Parts: sequence; C-alpha cells; structure tokens
Amino acid sequence: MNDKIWTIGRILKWTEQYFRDKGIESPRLDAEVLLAHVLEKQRIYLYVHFDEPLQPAELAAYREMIKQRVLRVPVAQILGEKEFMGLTFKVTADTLVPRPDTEILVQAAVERLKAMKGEKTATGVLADESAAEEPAEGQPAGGADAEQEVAEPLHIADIGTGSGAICLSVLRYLADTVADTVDISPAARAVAEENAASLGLADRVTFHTGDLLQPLVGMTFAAILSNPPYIPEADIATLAPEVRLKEPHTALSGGQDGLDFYRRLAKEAPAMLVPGGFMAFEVGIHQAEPVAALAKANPLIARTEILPDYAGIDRVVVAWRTKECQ
Ligand SMILES: C[S@@+](CC[C@H](N)C(=O)[O-])C[C@H]1O[C@@H](n2cnc3c(N)ncnc32)[C@H](O)[C@@H]1O
Repeated sequence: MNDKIWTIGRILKWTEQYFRDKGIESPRLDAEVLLAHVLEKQRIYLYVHFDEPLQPAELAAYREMIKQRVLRVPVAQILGEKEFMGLTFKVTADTLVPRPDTEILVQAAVERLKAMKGEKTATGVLADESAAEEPAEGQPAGGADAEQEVAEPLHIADIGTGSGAICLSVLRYLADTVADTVDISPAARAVAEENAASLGLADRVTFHTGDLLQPLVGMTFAAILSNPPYIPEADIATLAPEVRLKEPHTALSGGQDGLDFYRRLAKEAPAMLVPGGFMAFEVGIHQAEPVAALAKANPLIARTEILPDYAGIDRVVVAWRTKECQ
C-alpha cells in the first residue's frame, strides 16, 4: 500500500486483488466484511461511501486484518465472532467456527422438542422465545401449554459443544429447556460459557469438560445432540488451509473413517435418553446411512430419520428411543 489517500472504494479494490493473488477463495466478500467491521458499519455502507477516506487508525486496524487473512486465519476468527441462527457467537482458535449446515441440526432439534412438548411448530420459522413477555407473578407463561412447560423443563445434552452454538441456539429458541454440555477442550468450554453469558442463558446450561458422555453418566435427556468431529483422518490434508491449519484438530478428526465418535455415541447415548427421546447428529457427506445403521444396531433405537441440508446433502441423522421403558 502506498501513501496516496485510501478511500473505501480504493482500498476495497486493492484488497480484493491482493487477496485474489494470495489465493483467498472469496476475496471481495472478505475484504468487505473485514472493512465493514473496522468501520463498525453494515457492508451496504461501503457501497454508498466509496469516496470516504479512511482515518489512520482505521487503516492500521484494517492492515492488521489483511495480514492475518493472508496467513489464512478464517474471517470469523479475525473478527472474533460468527453469526449462527441469528445470534452472535464468540469464536477463537480453540473453537470450530459454527457452520450454516449445523443450523439444520438445531432446527430439527427445536421442531422435535416442541412436538414432544405437544406444541405446534410454525412453518419452519423459529421464534426467539427469549423475547417472549415475562409472565405476571404467579401466572404460567405462554397460555394453555404453559403449566406443562413450567412443570417439566426439557433437558438436553450437547456433546462436543465447541462455541456452544447448537445448545445455546436451542435454548434461545425453545423456552423452558435446560442443557448440559460436554467438550474435551477446556478452552472451548470457556468460550461456550462466555457465549452463554452474553446470550443471557448462563442459568439454563451446565458446562462440563470431559470425554463424550462420561461427565453425564447417571443423567437422562429428552435429546442428545452432537456435531462431533467427523472428517476421516486422511481427508484432513485436503481441507482448505483455513480449516486444516487454523481450526482445532480435535474438532475435525473423526478417526480413520470419520465414524469413531458416532460408534461411541450410538452405543452409549440411547441408554441416556428418556423413553421416546431422540439423539440427533450432524454427519459428513456419505455418512448418513452408516451412522443411521450404527444407531439402529442399538436395540433401544426404534427408528431413524435422515434430513438433508439446503444443498440436498444428507446432513442430520435423528434416532428415536423406544417409548417403552426397557
Ligand atoms: C465439529 S466440532 C463442533 C463444535 C460445535 N458443536 C459446532 O457445531 O460448531 C466438535 C467438538 O467436539 C469436541 N471434542 C472432540 N473430541 C471430544 C471428546 N472426546 N469428548 C468431547 N468433546 C470432544 C471438540 O473440542 C470440538 O469442540
């Protein structure tokens, strides 16, 4: 960058080309997102202020971000946050950046949990129940279904919680639900705890550090949710540098065939579901059928569902526990 005046339009053009030369996959978008963040504006602001010069402090901050981006630090890690399910989650190098595909798992879980409560789900559109009016003192919340809700909060678990994106979104969109989460990484747990606090959900979730279901032994849940590491070990070398080099390896590797965590969850989780409860897992490409088969191999599982993502790829496996106590 030379010392000519750097306007928004000029620096965006320069950065786009620089990122392209460095092999960044979405050069223009990344340039805009980072600059909008520095300026504390929406991206649309940039388009109607191309001639506005940047202040020296803004330019310095943007330069630092450009340097990080060409080192392949993901945009979300540079910004320190990622939007997921309409909520803002803190992310760091210790947490997987929540992906849009994972919203399928959250939506599936919320719809099924609502149905378990006997509530009607809207047409796929989730309402932010945390915004619901507080009930008057001594009155149940939410009308006819409320007494049941107040009496019996649904208890869910999120295994491999990372930033907490799955569990905290479910809690946010489903009132009167409580959760326990587990992650092997204490650093990820700390981030998830911060997110719970910033989303006003800290009193509804208990965080554990440990190995899969081990910290939860003795508890039962209406639903056990997980987006476990599922990349086959050999495929990790083929991932984009942003993922391969900058996201935690413990969040990625699912062992030789990618199915290690599903094997353990399919064996251990059903016994920790209430009768009629379900487990729901995000899966990688071509993993849905094998994961459903692993679930069905457990005699406590009555039936499974496979749900596609927006691209038509099978992305979520839901497995229902029998309704009878066994
Ligand atoms: C694919 S990431 C998912 C993170 C988050 N749930 C999401 O969807 O964005 C998998 C997470 O599982 C955690 N993990 C890996 N091995 C684990 C284990 N044995 N027990 C518990 N958590 C584990 C990782 O630290 C990571 O946070």
